[in-house]
Amino acid sequence: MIQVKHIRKAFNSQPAVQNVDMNIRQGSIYGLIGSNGAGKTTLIKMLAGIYKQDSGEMTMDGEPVFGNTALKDRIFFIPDQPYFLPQYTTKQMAHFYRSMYSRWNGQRFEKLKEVFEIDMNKKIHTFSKGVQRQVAFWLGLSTMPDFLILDEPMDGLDPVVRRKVKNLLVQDVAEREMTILVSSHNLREIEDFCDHIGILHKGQLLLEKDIDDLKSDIHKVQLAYKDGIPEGLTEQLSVLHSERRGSVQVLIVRGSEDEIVDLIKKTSPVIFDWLPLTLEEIFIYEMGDIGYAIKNVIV
Ligand SMILES: Nc1ncnc2c1ncn2[C@@H]1O[C@H](COP(=O)(O)OP(=O)(O)OP(=O)(O)O)[C@@H](O)[C@H]1O
Repeated sequence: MIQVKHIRKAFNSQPAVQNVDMNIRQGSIYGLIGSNGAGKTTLIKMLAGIYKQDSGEMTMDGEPVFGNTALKDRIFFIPDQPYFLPQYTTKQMAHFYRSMYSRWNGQRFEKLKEVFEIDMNKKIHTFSKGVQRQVAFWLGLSTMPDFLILDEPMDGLDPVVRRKVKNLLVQDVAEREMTILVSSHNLREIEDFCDHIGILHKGQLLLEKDIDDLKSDIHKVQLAYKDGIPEGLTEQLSVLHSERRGSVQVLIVRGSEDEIVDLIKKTSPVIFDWLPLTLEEIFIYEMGDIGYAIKNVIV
């Protein structure tokens, strides 16, 4: 469990992160979304034990993070630009991590070699950015972390590798309840594998949501009637947004799926379709005015 209470960090008296509270359950994948300069890296570096907060509390399984060597053994951090010792090969880095992390798992390292198909005897700096990032995942997952902290992890990875990496991460979460905090400036990039999303804007957490709750409570339907939409229907439904597309009315509606279906079916529409709703749309409609204001943050 990761708990963050009223965290603040400023640089030259300018707050980069302020009043942030977060609760991340064990075995959860938490996506931290924010535009450039929102404070994601600053927050993440505090969680990785690199920066000390100016005020507030930050704990993992009840233990304070900063300066906690025992806890560091259970955390692996992949920054936006992964760091490797100069001139080192993957094999040499593996030796280095084996001496640093008490839970280093040589068998896992060997197994992941088949997944990544990277020559472990080549110097890492000679690899492309995307391959270097894969090396970071390979090494990181071999340390068997309880907490994996990722800053913009999908940058530079092609779609096939992204899928591969996401599968590996989800597998560790399912099998050993690893907790992941992942930052991105792009909601779409990480929405398919996160279970919670937090939106950071100008150093503050605007909202924190459980994705399943969000998806079960907000829906998109398209309807058409012979003689136009029946009077009173939109008042009975909790409509967040309504738009006409030719003869069809598209509604974004809040509420339980069963109740919405019952209500609409009673009005005998000639067209009634349930449309997929992206997380981006949910955030925009759910948050109303704020949603529109921060549209550029979440697309
Ligand atoms: N070492 C530093 N010294 C001074 N200011 C800093 C430092 N690190 C970050 N900042 C400032 O703190 C604010 C938040 O930056 P941060 O890097 O945490 O944002 P971010 O959300 O990770 O952005 P990006 O998506 O561009 O990486 C910015 O205004 C930035 O200029």
